[in-house]
Amino acid sequence: MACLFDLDGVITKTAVVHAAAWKQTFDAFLRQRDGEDFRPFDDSHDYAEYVDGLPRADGVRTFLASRGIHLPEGAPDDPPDRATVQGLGNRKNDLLLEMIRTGGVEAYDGTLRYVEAVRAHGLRTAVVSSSANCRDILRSVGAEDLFDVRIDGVVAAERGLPGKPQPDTFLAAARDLGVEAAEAAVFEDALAGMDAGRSGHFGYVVGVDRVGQGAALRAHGADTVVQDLSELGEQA
Ligand SMILES: O=P(O)(O)OC[C@H]1O[C@@H](O)[C@H](O)[C@@H](O)[C@@H]1O
Repeated sequence: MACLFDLDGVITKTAVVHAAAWKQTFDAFLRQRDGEDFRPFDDSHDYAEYVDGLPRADGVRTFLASRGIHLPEGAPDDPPDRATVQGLGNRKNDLLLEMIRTGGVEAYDGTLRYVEAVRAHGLRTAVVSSSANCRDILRSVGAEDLFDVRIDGVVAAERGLPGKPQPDTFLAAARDLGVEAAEAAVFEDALAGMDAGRSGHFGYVVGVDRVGQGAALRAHGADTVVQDLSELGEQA
């Protein structure tokens, strides 16, 4: 048995920071494009449907496509003011890092205690995140050593793995831990993560609801929904 944990919104309180950085990025882009009566990015609905859990560039493409906008891909080193997929992604990352620098990062105590408990029971653990900032964020809360395996945005790019909602990053983590998907539980707060858990046929999918979207998590395949992992106690 093994446990596979998403990072942002499950281990650390960073989902809201991502959402805020995305909102600033998309609103600036849409205002420039459509003028003052632009339709703003909705940091709950648009974020949950089109951005949450996806790798950075996929988030840009998927949200813009929902508005019928298709930008050129651009280059990874595009400046943050360039209207390309990569340029917008870079703008968002600059904002995210600035927000993290000024606001810091906090972990969810309930998750850290749960991970420690399952490890004490002999289960192996992995962090599976689309974020290229995963390692730095985990390190900043001193939680790097709680995970035997890390499949994040950097590792996925190196290995050519498609990101969530595809199941490949979770499957790679299970493989690296030496277990079948059916022997692994997924802990996720994003709808895209639920989809990955379902299509990867994982043994159990726990939806972590921090923002009142329990029904949507269930509709996307959660076997159970909790608001915090402390609710699971020692059930592992
Ligand atoms: O831009 P990063 O740090 O590589 O993160 C990519 C994505 O990582 C996911 O964990 C977040 O849910 C998304 O909001 C974020 O866009």
